[in-house]
Amino acid sequence: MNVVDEVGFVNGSGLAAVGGGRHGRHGCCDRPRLEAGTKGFGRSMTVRAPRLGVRMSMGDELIYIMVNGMPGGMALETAEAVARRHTLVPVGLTGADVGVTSMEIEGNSVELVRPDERDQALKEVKEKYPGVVAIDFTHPTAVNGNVELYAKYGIDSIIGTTGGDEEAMREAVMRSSGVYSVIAPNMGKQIVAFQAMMKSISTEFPGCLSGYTMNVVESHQSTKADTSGTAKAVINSFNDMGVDFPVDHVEKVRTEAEQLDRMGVPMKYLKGHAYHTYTLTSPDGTVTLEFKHNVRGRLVYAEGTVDAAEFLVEKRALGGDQQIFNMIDILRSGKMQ
Ligand SMILES: NC(=O)C1=CN([C@@H]2O[C@H](COP(=O)(O)OP(=O)(O)OC[C@H]3O[C@@H](n4cnc5c(N)ncnc54)[C@H](OP(=O)(O)O)[C@@H]3O)[C@@H](O)[C@H]2O)C=CC1
Ligand SMILES: O=C(O)C1=N[C@H](C(=O)O)C[C@H](O)C1
Repeated sequence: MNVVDEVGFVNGSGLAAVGGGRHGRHGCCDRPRLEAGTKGFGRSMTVRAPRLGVRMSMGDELIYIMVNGMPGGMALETAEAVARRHTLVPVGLTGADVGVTSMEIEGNSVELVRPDERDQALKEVKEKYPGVVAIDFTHPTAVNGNVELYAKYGIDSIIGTTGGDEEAMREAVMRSSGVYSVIAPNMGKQIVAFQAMMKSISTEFPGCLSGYTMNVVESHQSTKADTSGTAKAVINSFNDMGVDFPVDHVEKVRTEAEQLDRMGVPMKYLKGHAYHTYTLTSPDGTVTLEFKHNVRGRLVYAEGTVDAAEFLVEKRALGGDQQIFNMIDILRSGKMQ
């Protein structure tokens, strides 16, 4: 269902991307242009005011969701999931060097806003889309600044971007009372369950792997800037079980040849995969434990992210004191599909 069309936002604005393409590491083409008579968001695009009370809601009703980080892989996949399930806000934050000005998502046009205009754009999004939830799949260098602005304008957020300063994000959210956020390195239900399992073992049996050595190998698309945030979270649990493993000992596989030949990643998923193997060995070498979680593509994270947005809207409506959640909270709530 094209929910944006149904409400009339995009059609109402008359926004239509024409031509264009990507440049830089996203591939190169002409910049898209807006059709004559349309105006850009954050400058003077006309976006019809939402019908208050119609879309902002809990349960089965639709939520306004802004997706930031397009044309990156995670933001694109998530925007598609949002368009299938809720109302995609026709504006999203992008990087400074991105060569497109808008994206078509399931028939909806989304205007991309660069960092120098993000402050004004977020202010306007908050005014025009009450109850909006922002989803962030951007870059480790961008996410903390974005979180500061979400908090400044009272925008609730789902932060999937890894590699930022999580403590600073938490502080930014906590400074604004009444602002809620989910911050988590992994939104995939089954991977979150694995994380929860490891955390729970570490709590119930602290020191159970005392003296064991560990080897961690993770493979992601070559553009990934940081070490897997999921691996870092799982390693914390192993360390609580008595393993002494510094996060900077994680082996990162980022070259496609090695991903194909050594890791067994199918060609189709070289641009989007997350393979993790943790191997633990007893002090005398007689016992080996191996844990593996391999994800191809990004659908599982995108759907989990939308589950998180629904969870957050419910929490906000209840108005509780807890402002920051992780995906284990959402898994526990039963809200993950
Ligand atoms: N929590 C989870 O479940 C998951 C988290 N992730 C995390 O999400 C993040 C994004 O992943 P992925 O999509 O693969 O990465 P990509 O590099 O494909 O996409 C990131 C996008 O963000 C853009 N960007 C850069 N700076 C800004 C900015 N200031 N504001 C808005 N956008 C910006 C980039 O533009 P440009 O290319 O020009 O730099 C790019 O288009 C990573 O941190 C990754 O680890 C990924 C998968 C699952
Ligand atoms: O960049 C990715 O792709 C992923 N990032 C997250 C992480 O760093 O843990 C989640 C998953 O590994 C995919």
